Amino acid sequence: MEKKLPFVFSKTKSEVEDNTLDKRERVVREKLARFARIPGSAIFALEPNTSPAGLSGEAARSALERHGPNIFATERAPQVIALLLRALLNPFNAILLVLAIVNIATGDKATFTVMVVMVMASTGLRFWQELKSVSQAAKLLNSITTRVRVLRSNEEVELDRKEVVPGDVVLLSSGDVFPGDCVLFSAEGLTVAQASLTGELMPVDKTVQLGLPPPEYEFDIIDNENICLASTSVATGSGRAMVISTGDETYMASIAKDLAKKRPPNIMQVGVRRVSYLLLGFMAVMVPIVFVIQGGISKDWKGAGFFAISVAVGITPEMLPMVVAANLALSAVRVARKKVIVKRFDAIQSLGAVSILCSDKTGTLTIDLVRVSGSTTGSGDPSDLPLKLAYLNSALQTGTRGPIDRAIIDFFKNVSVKPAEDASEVEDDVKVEEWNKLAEVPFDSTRRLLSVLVFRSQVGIDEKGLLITKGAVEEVLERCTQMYDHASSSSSPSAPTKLDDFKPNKASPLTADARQEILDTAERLNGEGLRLIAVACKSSVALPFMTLNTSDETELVFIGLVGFLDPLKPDASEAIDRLAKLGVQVRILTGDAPAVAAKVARDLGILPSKSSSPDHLSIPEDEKDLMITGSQLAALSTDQAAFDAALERCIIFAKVSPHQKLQVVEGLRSGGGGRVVAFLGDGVNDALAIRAADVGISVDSGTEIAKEAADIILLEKSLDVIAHGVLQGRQTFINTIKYIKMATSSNFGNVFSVLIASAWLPYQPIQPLQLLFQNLLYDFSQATIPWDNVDPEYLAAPTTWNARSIARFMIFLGPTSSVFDICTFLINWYRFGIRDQHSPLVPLAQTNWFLEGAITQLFIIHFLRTGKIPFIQSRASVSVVALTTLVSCIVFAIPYIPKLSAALGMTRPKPEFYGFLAAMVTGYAILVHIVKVIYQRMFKEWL
Ligand SMILES: Nc1ncnc2c1ncn2[C@@H]1O[C@H](COP(=O)(O)OP(=O)(O)OP(=O)(O)O)[C@@H](O)[C@H]1O
Ligand SMILES: [Mg+2]
Repeated sequence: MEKKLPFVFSKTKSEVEDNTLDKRERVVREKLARFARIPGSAIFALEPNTSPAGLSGEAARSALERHGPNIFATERAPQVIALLLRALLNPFNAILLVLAIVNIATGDKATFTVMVVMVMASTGLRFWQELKSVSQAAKLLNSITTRVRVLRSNEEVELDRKEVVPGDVVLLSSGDVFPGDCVLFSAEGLTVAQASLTGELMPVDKTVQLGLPPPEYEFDIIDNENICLASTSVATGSGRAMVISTGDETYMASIAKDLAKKRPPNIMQVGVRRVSYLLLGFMAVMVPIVFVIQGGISKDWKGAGFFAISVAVGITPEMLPMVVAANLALSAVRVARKKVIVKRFDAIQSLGAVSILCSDKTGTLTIDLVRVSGSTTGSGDPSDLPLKLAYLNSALQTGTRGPIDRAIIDFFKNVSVKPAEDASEVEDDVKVEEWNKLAEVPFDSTRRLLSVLVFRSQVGIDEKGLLITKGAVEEVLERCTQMYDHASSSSSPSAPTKLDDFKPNKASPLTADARQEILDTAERLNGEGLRLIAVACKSSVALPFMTLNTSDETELVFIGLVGFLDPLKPDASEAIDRLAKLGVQVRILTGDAPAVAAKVARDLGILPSKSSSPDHLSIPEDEKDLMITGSQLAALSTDQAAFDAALERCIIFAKVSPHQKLQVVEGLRSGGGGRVVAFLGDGVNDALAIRAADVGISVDSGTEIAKEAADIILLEKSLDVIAHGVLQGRQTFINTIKYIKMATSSNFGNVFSVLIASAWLPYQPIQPLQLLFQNLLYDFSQATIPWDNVDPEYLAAPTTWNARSIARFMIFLGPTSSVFDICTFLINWYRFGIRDQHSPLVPLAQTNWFLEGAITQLFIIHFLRTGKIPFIQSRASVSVVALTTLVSCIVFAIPYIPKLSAALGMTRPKPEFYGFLAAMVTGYAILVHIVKVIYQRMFKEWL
């Protein structure tokens, strides 16, 4: 493709490029460009020890030593030192360190020490949590393997991607992911999907470079003929390629940073960001007010500055990143027990928010074992001819072996091991080794056809070739003009037809009536739950000059139908029931015929079952409303409103193309405001939709491309584990929200109290250091929230982020705690008579508020974590109870630890204060409960 003007690539341009391109990326480009400029046959001359027969074991071993395992930077667990830095470098620590330095500069060693210890403690906690979650993540990710077919010493072996080295020859068929940057030396109908790198959905053609390119040829890394990049995948066709580079030497690794940026943020990230903005907004308003009031009253502007800064720190939930990460890691480990691997940790929370689960049919709703059930003529009479021809087609094609091809081949294998009479007949008859494949047009899910052009050497059916096409019934029928005359080729149509007797030109024109009869037969068999393919032929096809292509699939002779049993998974209907109870609707998006999809949906309880029409001859009217086919959907594409309405209404989407699966997922996502959609699929044709969904799910046995696109991989195919994952996702989500609501509301309450105190009290109500310390203790006490129990009612429906709900909670519950802060101020003022900036009792006032604030905050964790009565109706997990108790003990002990209490500027409280404290905590419990009841009445929610 010549897109560039010849005079543009002068020296100046490459200089500009040199400066703008990352150096690593440039090296990668140059290396690939060398291979792009030479014919496919010459590539092996460029690398030592390589040949079209693949590397020898020895050469592969030494290459592995030299280049290391084929792992991309994005998958490598971050190093311990990077994690430590990440834990250390955050605004909370930065502020503390700045304050510490100011303190040591003014000679306050004690405060300095306390601050440094606080930095170390919070960094240590974060680091430990992250280290744990990261190493768990790495372990889980390692359990997913990407299989690659490679030639080693001319023998085909299946390797894990990590073992592939430069120089390896990879064998490609549709669905395969390129394990590294590769150069093609053989290709047939090869198209490559590059969406993982470029976002471009349409696959591009790739071929082998035959001659030398023109001298002005300029290499374009994305847009070229013969270079295929790591992480892109084969959409259709087959081929062979030599690996040029692997791991961090690939193009993908060189642009990994940009790729990470490209990915749109998911609801989880958006939610955390919104909460952060909300808090920043509060901070921007509160902090200047506190500063001005404090400074104005005390005239101590430096003290007011410190104080305002500590208030700012107080209002940020600095443990949020850690709690989110720990929550996610924990849930990933929990679902892994059910053999669910979460590739992107935050996908598990999104899973909790899913309200629509789109699924393809075969292998996900049905068991992964499609079996041949029979073979008939167009009118439904048994005949094994269609099956025999389908077998030749399946056995000789070189693309991916999908379930249909596997079923056909297995059928013949199984028949030939069992010594039945018909078996020997079949074995005698279809001798695949006597047939040569001349060319093929690979299967693709939009065309829904697969053709091979074959030739039999000994007994000639024809000196030229026989084109055998198999595919979806309507698609095959559209291309047929004639119909095979079964009756004339043997005495009875049900008797086995010898392939030798098969004369493709014994055919009569395909009349409109005959066509209708075939469609009726197909619909009847579909209604019985059989998957169908149709088989057709064309004789005397000359081997085309270049390759066979889709325009050769015309004027075919219709032969018959092959039916397949595709039984439902035994647990599928229960799992769908369970999902429905959780508020998750399952919809089917399949390339298969509507009648089969309807039957499956009925049996699974997705559609109401129609016992009134036992023969299932046609789809009842009321079901038609819930179903749509790909062509009907395409007809609506000009009318957006009707299209959207169809998406909302329909539960079954039949005969949809891969691109339509994507369209449906995108449409469902954008409709119904913030709805979260998951897609479950395993095929090449599902990859686009998997990538586009909020949560893409695939299965370990699925095609590599589908696994690559997915966020979650099921090691065991079962819908039930998805239901389990949904629950787990919700639990994680509720615990995160719990933390955020607790942290924001109590911080807000604190700031609110500080504002009142500033306007009233002539002294600082609490010292900056005390406020920070209190904040740190509170954060510690919440570290086990990810392990907390969740009341079952919060798990019943999809849950999603709502910044408004968080703001409302904070505004209602924050000031509630301020009531008792004010009580403490009153006690200090009236009971202990502390009314003056220079009173020696100011530290006592501050200690009192420190104690009251810390204890009520700890206590309130138990009240806020549930909408019910704590301890009685809903109990926190042991870890939460233990930690809050422990931190309470620490709080009470602080005034009695001489060094610490001096460093924090505290004194021992008067014994009678404990009496006041007990009364306040009791009062607080009652008040919060009342607020809780009112709040839940008003807003119909709690967490
Ligand atoms: N290997 C094949 N050869 C010929 N025709 C095929 C082949 N595989 C599938 N088909 C036809 O194409 C149709 C669509 O199949 P495809 O695999 O694209 O759909 P799908 O959405 O993955 O289906 P499912 O929901 O059952 O998994 C099938 O119903 C069948 O008629
Ligand atoms: Mg499929």
